[in-house]
Amino acid sequence: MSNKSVREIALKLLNQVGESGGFSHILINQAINNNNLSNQDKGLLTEIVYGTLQRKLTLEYYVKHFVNKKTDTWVKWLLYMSVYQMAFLERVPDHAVINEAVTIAKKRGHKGISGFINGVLRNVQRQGVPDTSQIKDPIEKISVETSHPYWLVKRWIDQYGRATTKAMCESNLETKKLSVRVQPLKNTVEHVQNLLNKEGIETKHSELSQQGLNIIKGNPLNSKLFPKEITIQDETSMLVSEMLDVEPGMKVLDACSAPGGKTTHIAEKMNNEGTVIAYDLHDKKVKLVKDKAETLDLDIIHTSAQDSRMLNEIHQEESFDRILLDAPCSGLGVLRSKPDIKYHKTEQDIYDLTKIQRELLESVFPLLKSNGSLIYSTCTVDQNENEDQIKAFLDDHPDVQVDPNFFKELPKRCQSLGGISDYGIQIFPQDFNADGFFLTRLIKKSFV
Ligand SMILES: C[S@@+](CC[C@H](N)C(=O)[O-])C[C@H]1O[C@@H](n2cnc3c(N)ncnc32)[C@H](O)[C@@H]1O
Repeated sequence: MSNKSVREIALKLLNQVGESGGFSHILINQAINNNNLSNQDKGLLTEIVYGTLQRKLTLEYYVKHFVNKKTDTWVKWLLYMSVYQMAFLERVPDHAVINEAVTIAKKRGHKGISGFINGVLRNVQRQGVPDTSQIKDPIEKISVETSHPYWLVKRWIDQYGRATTKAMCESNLETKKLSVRVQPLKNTVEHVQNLLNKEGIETKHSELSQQGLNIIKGNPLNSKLFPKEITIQDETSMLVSEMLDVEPGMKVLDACSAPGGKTTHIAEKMNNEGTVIAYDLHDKKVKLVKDKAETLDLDIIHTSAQDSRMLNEIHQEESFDRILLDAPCSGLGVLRSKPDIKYHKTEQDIYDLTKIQRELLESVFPLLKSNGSLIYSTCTVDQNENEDQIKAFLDDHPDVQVDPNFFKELPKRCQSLGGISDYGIQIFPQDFNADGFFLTRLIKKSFV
């Protein structure tokens, strides 16, 4: 298939996800599967769609400089994706981008539209994209240069300062590094590393999980070991189950478990001995956990669809050795792989989520045994959902505290990170070139 068709598919996808707020990674995967693309075309499609979405606000700023009238939505996206290629993809020549944009415009619109596209893109080629160093407001400057909405940049600067925010926004534009988790009951990590190496997949040990391997080269999805012996999981996400400190034979609750990445990690760490009870809201979600457990041959995981805010109706107080509350959150730590989140989340969403997180904490903490511990984690970077959430919970529960051993047991490289506070650790995407995560471990006060 030629690149021209790839760009037409890219435009169709951008028109869909850019406007509707659908899940871009799902639609892109579907497009890749449905269109029988070569590996090269798959790469180009992914690069254009993710790159254009990632840089939407920057591209909007650039295009506004050349266009001062309202255009159809598809024309706007065609300009964004073309300017993206001209400004950010060095290996694609400008003239090829312009010719293809004009051809697509002719097919989709009338002659006037293709002339308009041609004129705008030729101007971009001649003049270059506008200089952002003129922008006076420092919040707007970061917002435009890194394509994060103004409110979010402002919120992050208020919470973490300008330097951390700028680094985080820049880091969110980088390509996500892949990591895999080895099923350790089937193979040692070293053995898997060798096997992957033989398949041309180069890896490096993770600093955050004994079972983790970071991919340096190659695609683990093409490995014979996937999905039964390795699982795709972000490195920082693996740290959560590591820090839960489980042992074989324990009774563990995973209150918000779908799609099951951490549930299965927990069962692996328990040597597949004991009980892991895994809940999520709907049957469809719970099935993902069940399927993952079956794929990895872990039979101590028991799944069921439940609202974990009501678990006191099912379980008695003090029935679990360990509890994982990997709470629903705004997802602002995973913007590299899900760029659409940054354009669609609102401060109201964050406020609503903090209420649900608190209800979940209130519901599950009493189910913890007196000598047990609970991990609260989110894949977001937001103080209200993270540090403030924990502070408020501790303020209202004088018998609960953050486990002081949690900080000592963190991997060495985490211990010097700027995100450590009295309430847990905020890992920023720039810390490990991975997802942003918050985690903390709570215990009952008498059991220090
Ligand atoms: C961050 S995700 C969990 C990811 C999962 N722990 C993993 O590692 O694969 C949060 C999950 O919480 C679930 N959820 C939201 N509200 C819930 C509730 N009241 N009870 C149970 N699960 C809930 C969502 O459906 C979502 O699957």
